[in-house]
Amino acid sequence: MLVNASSDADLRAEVTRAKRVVVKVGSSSLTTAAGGLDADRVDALVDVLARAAADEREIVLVSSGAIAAGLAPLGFPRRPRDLASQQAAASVGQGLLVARYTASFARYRRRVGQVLLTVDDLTRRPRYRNAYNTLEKLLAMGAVPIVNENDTVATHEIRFSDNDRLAALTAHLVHADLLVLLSDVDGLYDGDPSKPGTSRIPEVRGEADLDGVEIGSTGKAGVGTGGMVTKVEAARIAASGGVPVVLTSAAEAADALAGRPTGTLFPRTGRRSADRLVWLRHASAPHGALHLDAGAVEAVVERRMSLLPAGLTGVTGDFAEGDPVDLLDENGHAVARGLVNFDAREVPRLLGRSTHDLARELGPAYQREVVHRDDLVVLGSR
Ligand SMILES: Nc1ncnc2c1ncn2[C@@H]1O[C@H](COP(=O)(O)OP(=O)(O)O)[C@@H](O)[C@H]1O
Ligand SMILES: N[C@@H](CCC(=O)OP(=O)(O)O)C(=O)O
Repeated sequence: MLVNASSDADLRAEVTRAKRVVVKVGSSSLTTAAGGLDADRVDALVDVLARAAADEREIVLVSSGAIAAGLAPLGFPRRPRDLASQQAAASVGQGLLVARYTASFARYRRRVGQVLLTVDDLTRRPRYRNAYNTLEKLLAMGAVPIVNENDTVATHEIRFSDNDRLAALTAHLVHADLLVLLSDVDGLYDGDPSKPGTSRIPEVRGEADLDGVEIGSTGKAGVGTGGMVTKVEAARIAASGGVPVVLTSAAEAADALAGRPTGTLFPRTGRRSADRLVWLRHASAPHGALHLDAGAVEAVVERRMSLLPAGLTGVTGDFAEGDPVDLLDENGHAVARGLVNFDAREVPRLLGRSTHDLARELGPAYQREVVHRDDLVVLGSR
């Protein structure tokens, strides 16, 4: 991360000015101790968000809680471990969750729109544009998009891993000015906040501010996923892509949106980049790898050129055209990630061949780049 030299007041002013805001709320902030949705907590959050929306702000809500909301109705005493049961709970719970938000926002005469996303929606170019258009349209019509992962079809292999990351990627998708992460704890602490002697960190301007900080990977409520680790990672993703982040509790949402000194502020550390490249870097695990010779590494990394078949020495994994793959140097280190234009089974016949020869032998379709430079991020440039 770059060190940000702005004053505290400047940084908070950026929060206050933010027009388009993505707010993410975790399961632990929406459920009762006994399990199930807590209508009062949903209403309290909606009070804050509806007022912000009335104040000319555009709000996109990324809400967890589908699985938690579906547990009690299906008779699960706790979050089940197996995927099918989680998917069933999410299926029942998502409906209840959105019904609750619909009723709660209706108190302010505001509509909500449910948007369920899968990793593919943020990694495949046409689908990315499609998701963007839908969210833009909802915002233009004054509705509050309520985003969640499409848990009923997500499996361990093809999921965002957590909604904190989904929120960071959504913030990039909609070109947000601010990301607010709401949890059951009022910020990042320098150790387990349930232990005495730990204190809240008001600001994280760079990696040095995280030195020695104990960041837990599980929440105390037992309903959320990822604990603080995923929130700090999401804050990194957003801040490095030019979106400042405030991490605080749902109870302090109003203060956070007003730019008051609450929670932990992660000022933006990078410039806004072409958003598609941000998701490519962070959205998902690569589906395979292409092995490059030294000349191809140089062309891709130093000269930012497209990857051509002539520079390929090998292929691993089972991927389809359009999937994200890693580009490996001769030592097997991933130097770039890109969207590949061929299926894995087609690649062996391309290795080391010139596009000219391939086109002559196999037809003009084989003249295309293996990975186009517009679909490529160099991983060293984080
Ligand atoms: N360094 C830390 N600072 C703050 N909270 C931490 C820290 N390490 C672990 N945690 C735990 O992370 C929890 C939040 O994570 P989680 O339950 O997954 O939230 P959510 O459901 O809101 O996404 C907190 O309740 C806290 O117990
Ligand atoms: N998509 C899941 C939530 C996954 C998740 O990351 O939960 P949380 O840690 O509470 O934000 C659901 O709606 O239950």
